[in-house]
Amino acid sequence: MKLSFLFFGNKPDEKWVLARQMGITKAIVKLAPELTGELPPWDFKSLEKSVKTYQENGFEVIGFEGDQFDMDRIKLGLEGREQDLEKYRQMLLNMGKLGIKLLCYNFMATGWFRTAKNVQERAGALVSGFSMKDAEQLPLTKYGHISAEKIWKNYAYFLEQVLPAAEKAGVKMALHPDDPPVPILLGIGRIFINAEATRKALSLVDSPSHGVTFCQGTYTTMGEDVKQLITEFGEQGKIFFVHIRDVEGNAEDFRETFHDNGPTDMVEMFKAYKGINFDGPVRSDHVPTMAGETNQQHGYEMKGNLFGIGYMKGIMEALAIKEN
Ligand SMILES: O=C(O)C(=O)C[C@H](O)[C@H](O)CO
Repeated sequence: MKLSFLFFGNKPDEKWVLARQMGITKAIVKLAPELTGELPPWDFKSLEKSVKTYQENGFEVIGFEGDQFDMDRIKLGLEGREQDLEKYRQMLLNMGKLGIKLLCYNFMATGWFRTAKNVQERAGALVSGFSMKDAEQLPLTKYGHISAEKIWKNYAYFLEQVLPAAEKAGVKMALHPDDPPVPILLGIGRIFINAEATRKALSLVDSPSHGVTFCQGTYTTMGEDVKQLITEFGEQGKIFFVHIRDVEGNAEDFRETFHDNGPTDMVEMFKAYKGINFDGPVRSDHVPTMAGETNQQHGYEMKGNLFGIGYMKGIMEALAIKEN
């Protein structure tokens, strides 16, 4: 397994130092313009500059995660999507040129979404939560109602348009499921809400560049048999990236937990990754905000990561899972 860390933007800060101090050298990055103040990575120079900054600070950029520029027109099938798809293909080719082989993407029009950001976990640590009842009280987005059928069509078109470029660039595109996995949110259909939908996505195109981000927490929220899915997708060689976190509850009503304080038997999950000889990147996903932290970037404060990553490293060592 490759232990990695998700960085937002391209400016070195304390998180970069702490990641290195934990022994992490593989960076997954989000380089959207609102984070960097620069052009998105469809611009080669801008990407090259960011990669160099990471190198100078001891990191190899091995992947991207999240929307690197506004993806609404692509996801919602709006006027202008052809220009955006062209930029997306350019971004893939740039990644290939710089040896960045992983792209964790999602097809959530409303992004990963929570109705609460300060739910109490152990000893007052703060986690995020979701309640469908609360979400139903919220206004629609400016796009109004859009059906899940329409999103499926847009997704199929997206794959057809970008996968050839991903193959050419040698980039693995790893689909992140919808978090929360509910069929509709703020009036817009959500499609990757259970394992069946992931199977359908995988069946749309047969390509070595088409696979999944196995976001354990989201599959747990779905109520799926997570261990069985690791084996099923893993044996097909379709797990390109793994996210580790845990949740209490179900898709309509849940809250996050510390890595060691949820219903999942993490040791069993790591045994399953070992069983499929998973040697790709893994990262600690959302973590609780701990004492002394601001909760400004909920899920991504640092003390919870120090705990979560240490916890993951301990399991890996106990199971003799090699870091590569
Ligand atoms: O919602 C989840 O489970 C995620 O891991 C989503 C990530 O937080 C998102 O990609 C970060 O930009």
